Amino acid sequence: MMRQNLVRSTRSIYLCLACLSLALHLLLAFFCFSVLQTACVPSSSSSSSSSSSIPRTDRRQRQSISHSSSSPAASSSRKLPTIPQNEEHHKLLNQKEKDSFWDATEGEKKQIGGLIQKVKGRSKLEVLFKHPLYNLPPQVLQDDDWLLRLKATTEQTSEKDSEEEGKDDSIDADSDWQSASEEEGYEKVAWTKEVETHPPWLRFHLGISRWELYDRKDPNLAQLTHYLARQRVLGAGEQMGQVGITGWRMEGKTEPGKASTERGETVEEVQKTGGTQLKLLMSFPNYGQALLKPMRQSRDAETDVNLFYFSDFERHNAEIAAFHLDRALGFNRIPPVVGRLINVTSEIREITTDHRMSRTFFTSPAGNVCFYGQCEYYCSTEHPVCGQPHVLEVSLAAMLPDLSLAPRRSWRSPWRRSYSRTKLAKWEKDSAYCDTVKHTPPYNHGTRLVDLIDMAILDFLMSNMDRHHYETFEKFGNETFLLHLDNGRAFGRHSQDEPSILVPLTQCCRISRSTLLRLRLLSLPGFRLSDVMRESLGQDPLAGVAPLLSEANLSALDRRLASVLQAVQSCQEHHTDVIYNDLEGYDMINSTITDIFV
Ligand SMILES: Nc1ncnc2c1ncn2[C@@H]1O[C@H](COP(=O)(O)OP(=O)(O)OP(=O)(O)O)[C@@H](O)[C@H]1O
Ligand SMILES: [Mn+2]
Repeated sequence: MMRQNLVRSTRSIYLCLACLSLALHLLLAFFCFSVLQTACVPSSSSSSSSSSSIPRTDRRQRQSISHSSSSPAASSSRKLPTIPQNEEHHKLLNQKEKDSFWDATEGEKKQIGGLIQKVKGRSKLEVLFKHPLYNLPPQVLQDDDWLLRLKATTEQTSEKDSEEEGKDDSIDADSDWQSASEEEGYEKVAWTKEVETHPPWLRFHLGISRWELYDRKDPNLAQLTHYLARQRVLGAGEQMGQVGITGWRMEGKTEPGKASTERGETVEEVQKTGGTQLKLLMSFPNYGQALLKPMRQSRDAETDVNLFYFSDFERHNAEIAAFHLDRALGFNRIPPVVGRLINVTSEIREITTDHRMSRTFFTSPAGNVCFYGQCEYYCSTEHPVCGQPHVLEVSLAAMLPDLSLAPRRSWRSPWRRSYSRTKLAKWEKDSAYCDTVKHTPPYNHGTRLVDLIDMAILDFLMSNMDRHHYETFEKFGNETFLLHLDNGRAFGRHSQDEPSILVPLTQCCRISRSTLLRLRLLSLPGFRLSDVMRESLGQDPLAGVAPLLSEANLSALDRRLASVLQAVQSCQEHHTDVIYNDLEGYDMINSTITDIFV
């Protein structure tokens, strides 16, 4: 009996001990788990702080530069006050992210959201744009270094002080703009001289200077792309008065399916009325306008190898990507372009007053709404532009100021192609061709030659063979930047490079120092052009539909960038005056750059 009792009590003791140990184990496990979790938190924050340490150093450098540089800009009354020089770039980025976000459907938002996370994690683009090479102190601008400026209307002049008196070269912009389309039922505008009341397109126009088309740090840029991407479409048509005036056709240019007229030694410029391929002029509230190019082929479609460059389709994504590339290269010479999904029925067909165009609408056998418009190439039933069934991807380029306000000069490129199937251009036959160009005005003075070479580099990177002309603003004479308009035929081929586009560089062996340094920067793994471009294009509303450039096109950019740097290097091996030093006097920049590139 006693023994039985003893066994029972021993058992219950064992049981108690087992329970106790179990409880202790559970407690231990719980404790470990919570310790592990708290250990994770600081580790992640420390990693993020370490990654942010790079931008922090950069920001310090940038601020010191912008401090020294902001005064001339601030002292100029022409500079729009909405452009603080030391504005945090990420504010602009956030704004742009919001812009792209606006346009997206729920599914797309998730996708874009993911992208934004990535961008916030470590943005190569942001770090690039903080680099001193992208924040060179701006040139001191005089009154006539601005393309346009507002003059108060008569009422405003009497109300305001007389400070505007004596500035007789001002353009009476308000009255010009108001008379342009008043009778078409545009919204009543209430602009004053105060910049805050100006629509984004007007601020863009007022920000154009002798040396660049826009200031990359101007928050208005994001507002402009947002405006073009979101505003109600009020009008759509092919009647592009101002586009026609500066559009050119080359005699002997081969039309698809037709025999070329290869007569005449000289390339003749002929005015045309509306461009060679389908494009529309879209109008928005408050007089804003944009040049629309429609999507005609899938993003990855490569140009047929048997097509001549002048027979190639124009691509909407090429226009968008060219804007981003030009900006990433630090040129700022392409008007802002944004992607948009439009409804061909409600946003073109039903609102257009262009009867010739509206007669070209039809419903395809697949039930999609299509049209082909009126133009020289690819405007026929065989080459329709179609919605799905109504929705169409397009690019919208901000329009430059009207030619009546800001006339432009069109220049033949000395390295233009022959636009013939059989003839070679002069530069193709004469390897010393650049010697002639170098001694011919305007290429014998100032930055014109290196600016042209910048354009050739841009074109080589995106494989654009269609740069027959370039334009400048008449007002600035020869001392000004070159407009890189019309990039629709870029990015046609990713598997091949076209060395002939780079001939201005290889024949002249000349490049500006700032361009070369930025190209070198973009070839470093920490920046890498393809990564910067992928990120930059991710800000476009259409990135939510599909990436604007295929991976193959993005890696072609890196490959071609390496070729450009290689070409410069072989120039340096054979010549002494390859680099045009446009950074003279930028002492601070020079010391920072030497640190990076020794
Ligand atoms: N953003 C813009 N704002 C104002 N005008 C523009 C803009 N973009 C282009 N243009 C003008 O429109 C003309 C025609 O546009 P674009 O060159 O894109 O058409 P295209 O059909 O390719 O013409 P081309 O066959 O001459 O190359 C250009 O030469 C230029 O003068
Ligand atoms: Mn063109």
